Amino acid sequence: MGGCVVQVLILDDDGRRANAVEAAVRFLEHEVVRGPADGELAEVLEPNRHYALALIPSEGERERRQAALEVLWQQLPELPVFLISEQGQARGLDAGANVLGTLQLPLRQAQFSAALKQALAQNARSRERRDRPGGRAPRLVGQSRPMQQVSRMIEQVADTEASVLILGESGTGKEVVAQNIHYRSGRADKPFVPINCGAIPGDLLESELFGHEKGAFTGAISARQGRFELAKGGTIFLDEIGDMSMPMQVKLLRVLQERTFERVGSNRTQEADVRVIAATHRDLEESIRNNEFREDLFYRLNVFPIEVPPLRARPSDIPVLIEELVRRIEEEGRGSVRFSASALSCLSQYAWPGNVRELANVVERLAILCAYDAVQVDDLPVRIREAAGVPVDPATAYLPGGGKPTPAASAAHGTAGRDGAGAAVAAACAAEASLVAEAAPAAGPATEDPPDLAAIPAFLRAAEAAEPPAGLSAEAANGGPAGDEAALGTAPVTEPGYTVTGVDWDKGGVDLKAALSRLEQRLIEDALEHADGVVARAAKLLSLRRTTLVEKLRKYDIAR
Ligand SMILES: Nc1ncnc2c1ncn2[C@@H]1O[C@H](COP(=O)(O)OP(=O)(O)OP(=O)(O)O)[C@@H](O)[C@H]1O
Repeated sequence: MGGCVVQVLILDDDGRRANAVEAAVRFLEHEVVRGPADGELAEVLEPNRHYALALIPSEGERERRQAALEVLWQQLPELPVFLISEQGQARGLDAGANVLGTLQLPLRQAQFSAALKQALAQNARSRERRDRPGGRAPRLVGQSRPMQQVSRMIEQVADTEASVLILGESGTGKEVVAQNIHYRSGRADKPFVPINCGAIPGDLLESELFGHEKGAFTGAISARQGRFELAKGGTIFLDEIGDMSMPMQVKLLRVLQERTFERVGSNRTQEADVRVIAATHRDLEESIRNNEFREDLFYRLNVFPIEVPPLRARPSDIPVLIEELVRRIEEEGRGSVRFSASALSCLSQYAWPGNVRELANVVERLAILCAYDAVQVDDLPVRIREAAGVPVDPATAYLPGGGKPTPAASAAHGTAGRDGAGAAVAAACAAEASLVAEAAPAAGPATEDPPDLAAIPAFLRAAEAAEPPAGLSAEAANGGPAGDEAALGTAPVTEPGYTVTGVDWDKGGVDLKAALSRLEQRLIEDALEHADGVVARAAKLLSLRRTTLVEKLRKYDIAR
């Protein structure tokens, strides 16, 4: 992580496992603080110490682990937590603490580095929220007429107590607008507490919002504050309000009407001194017609609606947004990148269905592929070049949406990467491949050994290895159907829209469960990639409900 030494909290009562995890963390030259995985943890935590993340086993006695998570939630509510598991994905969802995902043991370098990166980014955001003195808003970039209108509305509504409903497609910047309202209001020195109502299972949402008393339900081993309490005096941001279940809508409406609430399992009424800002990408009026959203709640929230326009309606904002996104990458010490005028012009012609989030993903990727270099048109994802009518050279059209050939494909096609960028491309491809490999549920060695390719269906292999395995052509390694069939001699299963190729049965067969799980994971990653990180679109591509996909993302620890 670029020489940055951080403190990692390892909470585990199993000495052997804790030693192994500690060794892996120390190998990466980070510091370790050990502690118990139960309520005793309260004695160990030092409030002024800056931990980067906590690791806690998902196996073992659930109640003890839950007690440790409760302590973390009470004392360090923003500390990112990863569960560590020896037996595949953690089952069940632990309430409390800031659990970002599960890491498989043995802990591998790429897997841990990815988790640490996620944790550090979250810590930076938390720090930014905390350090913002008396209402310094996060930057809302955009000089287009529609964004000027949004900025005016923010100014008008900020210093009132009115509920605000922010409407707009996914990734347009609704949360940024909500933060701007909060940090320009008289509540700016009190918390801004976001909650994604669509991502939290219905039965947990009530306790997330209003808190619970000890023993209110199985697993509630201690009392806990909800987001309404945490936001006291400040603002609660109810994101994806359109995904809230009808019974929960009734409860929320009551709180908004009476301005009071009770923790689950308590009859002590508390005042809800909280400003409410809600957001949705849904057409709530249509949801009302479909009996999916309560009209009375809609009117209660929709006191002051703000519509954030999609990026395609304001292409003139693209250059300033890119500037802002690069500034963030630089500030987080993740490198830098520049854009040629022709690349900027090309980017401005694309429709950006995933809006600013999609733009941010593209900028992030280019900052790796063209690190400290100037992005040219040829570096842009194929879909963007095509949208601008730029002829696409097949040699630069390999990676889905990436626009850069893998080293293996480069070799196969005799194309050399540009000077300097070749190494960055190789590094990015290797990182991508190792991350995918790390996420595989099969237990593997702690070192960076290549995965056992024979155990993985050929369909999945392209992402597992940057170099084609012995006996497979580059085309086969990159998923070319002819190569697969030639190499494996097994008939592919072909359905309209997809093909799954076979297994080399002579090499000991396949672990069906692991392969299916891997296949599911890979399809989700591909769909997300194709949908530019827009979960709702990826869910549609996979014929899943959005909430189901959100749960699977959490299960497989796939970053959006
Ligand atoms: N005008 C803007 N200025 C600066 N950054 C922006 C702007 N709009 C969006 N972003 C950035 O784009 C990303 C997505 O924005 P945000 O999360 O606010 O979108 P959203 O509309 O709330 O998405 P969703 O509906 O999926 O929750 C964030 O990284 C955000 O900082």
